[in-house]
Amino acid sequence: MRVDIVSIFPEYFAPLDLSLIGKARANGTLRLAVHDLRSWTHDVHRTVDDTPYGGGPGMVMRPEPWGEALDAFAPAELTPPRLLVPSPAGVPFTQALAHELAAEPHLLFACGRYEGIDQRVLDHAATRMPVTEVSLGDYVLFGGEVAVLVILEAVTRLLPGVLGNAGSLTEESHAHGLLEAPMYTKPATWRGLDVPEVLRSGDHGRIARWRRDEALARTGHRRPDMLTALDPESLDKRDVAA
Ligand SMILES: COC(=O)COc1cccc(COC(=O)c2cn[nH]c2)c1
Repeated sequence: MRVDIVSIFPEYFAPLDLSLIGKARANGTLRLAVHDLRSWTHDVHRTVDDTPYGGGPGMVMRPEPWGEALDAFAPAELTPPRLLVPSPAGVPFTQALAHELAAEPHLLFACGRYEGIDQRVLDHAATRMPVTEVSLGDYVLFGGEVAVLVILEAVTRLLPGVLGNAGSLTEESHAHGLLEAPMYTKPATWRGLDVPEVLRSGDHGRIARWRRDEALARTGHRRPDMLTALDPESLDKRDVAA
C-alpha cells in the first residue's frame, strides 16, 4: 500500500518510523511519504490560510496550495488515490471502514488545520478521485495530523504480515460486532485476585461460551448501541472462537 500525507506539520509524522508501522515500511508492505503543504505555495511568506468569507472566527486554508498539492498525487493516467480528510464533519471512522481502506492500493491524506480547508478543494478533488471526510469522534482537534496517525495505525495493522499473530484480528473488539471479553495472563492469583476458573479449565467449549457471554454482557453495559446494530439471528450462531 502506498500512502501520501500532506500537512503543514510534516514533523508530526516522525513517530511513524517506530514500531509496527516502521516494520511495515521497512519490509515494503507500506510505502509512506509525508509532504509539506507549503511546498506548493509561491509567496515569500508561504501563506496557506486566509480569513473566512461570510465572517466568523479563525482562518480557512486557501484552495490554491491544496489544489496544486492534490494535482501532484492524482495524475490523470494512473489509478487515482483515495483522498481521506479527517474532519469533525466527517463520516464515522469504524473498523469496517478501516478494513475497506486496507484494501486500497493508494491512500492520500489531507490534514486540515484552522477552521478547515476551502470546500472547493474537496469538491474539485471529487471530480478526479474518491473523497471521504472521516470523523474519529464528536470532538475537535487542532488539525488532522493526529487523526491520520490513528487511521493509519488501524489500517496498517490489517495489512497482511504486519501483525505477527493474525489470529488476534478475528478475536478483537469490533471484529464480531461485540466488545472483547476480559483478558488474563499469569500469575493465576495476583493481589488476592484470581483468574476466572473457567479460563484455566482447559475446556475450550466452555471457555468459548464464557467469552461470548462476557462479550455480550460487556457490550450491553458499555455499548448498547452496538447490540441494536447487531442482527439478533447471528447472536445465537455466534461462535466466538476459543
Ligand atoms: C473538509 O475538512 C476539513 O476542512 C478538515 O479541517 C479540520 C479543521 C480542524 C481540525 C481538523 C481535524 O479533524 C478533527 O478535529 C476531527 C476528526 N475527527 N473528529 C475530530 C480538521
